[in-house]
Amino acid sequence: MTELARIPRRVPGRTRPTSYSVASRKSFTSSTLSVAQFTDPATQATAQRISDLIDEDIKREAVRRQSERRKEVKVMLLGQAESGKSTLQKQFQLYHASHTLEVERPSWRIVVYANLIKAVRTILAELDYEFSLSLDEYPWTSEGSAPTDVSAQNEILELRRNLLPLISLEGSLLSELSEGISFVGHRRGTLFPPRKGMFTRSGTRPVTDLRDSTNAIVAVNRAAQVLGMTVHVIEALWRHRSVEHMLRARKLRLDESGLFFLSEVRRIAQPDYIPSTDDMLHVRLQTVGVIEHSMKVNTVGGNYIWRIYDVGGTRSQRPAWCSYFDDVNALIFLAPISAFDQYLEDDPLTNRIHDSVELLTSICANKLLKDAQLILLLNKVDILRKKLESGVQIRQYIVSYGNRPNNYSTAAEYFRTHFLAAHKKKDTFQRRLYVHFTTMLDVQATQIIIASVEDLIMRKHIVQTGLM
Ligand SMILES: Nc1nc2c(ncn2[C@@H]2O[C@H](COP(=O)(O)OP(=O)(O)OP(=O)(O)O)[C@@H](O)[C@H]2O)c(=O)[nH]1
Ligand SMILES: [Mg+2]
Repeated sequence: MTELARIPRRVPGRTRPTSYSVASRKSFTSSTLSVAQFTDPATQATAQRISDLIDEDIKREAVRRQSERRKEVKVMLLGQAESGKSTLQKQFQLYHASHTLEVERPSWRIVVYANLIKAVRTILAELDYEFSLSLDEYPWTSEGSAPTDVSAQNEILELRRNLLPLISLEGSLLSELSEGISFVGHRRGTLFPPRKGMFTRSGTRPVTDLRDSTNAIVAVNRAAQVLGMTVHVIEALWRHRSVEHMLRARKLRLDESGLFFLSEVRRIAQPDYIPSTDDMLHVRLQTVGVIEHSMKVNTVGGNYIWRIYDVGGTRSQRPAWCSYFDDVNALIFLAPISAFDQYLEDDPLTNRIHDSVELLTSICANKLLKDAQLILLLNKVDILRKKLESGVQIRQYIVSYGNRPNNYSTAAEYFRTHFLAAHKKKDTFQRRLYVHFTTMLDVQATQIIIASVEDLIMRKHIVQTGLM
């Protein structure tokens, strides 16, 4: 079975009540139990009573459903893979249900360890490639000669030998994260397939499922132990002149999460390590499927249940999104504008900005979503700033950028205009598109944006439901 085939068409527990639906009532009265078809007055009276009871039930059900809808807000987080949807979901959780994040904290260790080991493995693989280049092939730079001499190679060989016990644990951590089934190796992320209990109303957190798994506990404890023994080796690798050269001169880029965890390895390797909020926001765990997270939101007009849908963003998963488009109040679309020099993992010819624009326009044109509010978050602003400061030229990747200055303010305005223009062209429902620049790892700034976005969504929701 393919991954997509396993994605439920609808969220269990979210289907409309069917016992006395209008559709079933119609068929009931017209064919089975039309009161007029009984000639005996006593039977007719009984049939009339039953029919009246059904009518009352239908009315009650409609009122119940309407008041439920008044108190429910459905929000979808959309965007390409690695745009920051799950990170935003955690920020929502932090804002409204920080106690649940507290409970989850220890469970995130497994992902932190897996991300860290993957970063180490990636560095070693890149060094392999580096050392395999002949002198003619080596990209000589103004930085001077490459430290790929025999002594550097021998030092790396020794570090690698010492790191093997740690690297060999990656498989068992990943297997626990994917429940040992259908794990698909992925270059950039840890793959997380849908599992039982993910689609719950209570907003069950996937990693917390692992709390009671003996195998997961064993794998995490083993990783913690080996990490404690190898932390100095990781640091030596990270500081090694060949690695330093590779990152600087060849501008090799590791995952953002990998870089962060490598720089924090000493803290992470402590025996009593518990992930900090920052760590939980930095982890990379690829979502597969659609995950519903529910939280109570106390806002203008009382208490509401917010149902936030976090989706997997790879191309192959996008067709599954539309099963969830019914009754959506708002869409929060994330576009990582730092990705102007990157291409899709599952389509290496498509620039990631181009993909984001196309995806947004197809969502704007979707009739099922015509009543949904649209919010666009131009995300990963921190990385965009760093890239521009280090001299990466936008026009090399996006020709239409032309000769504009390669600085942050010009680039940010260019991307904003670009997305707004695409929306204006395709949104036949003439909705307003609300735009914010975000760095999803910045808690304080993101919480301010969440408050403003919520206010916007709630105001429209109250107006809409007031008219119902
Ligand atoms: N530096 C930086 N990193 C970010 C930002 N937003 C998200 N990230 C990181 O980017 C990586 C991917 O973020 P996710 O939230 O997992 O992305 P996603 O959209 O859920 O991806 P899929 O589940 O594959 O669709 C994670 O390691 C995040 O910590 C940001 O604004 N700045
Ligand atoms: Mg995700």
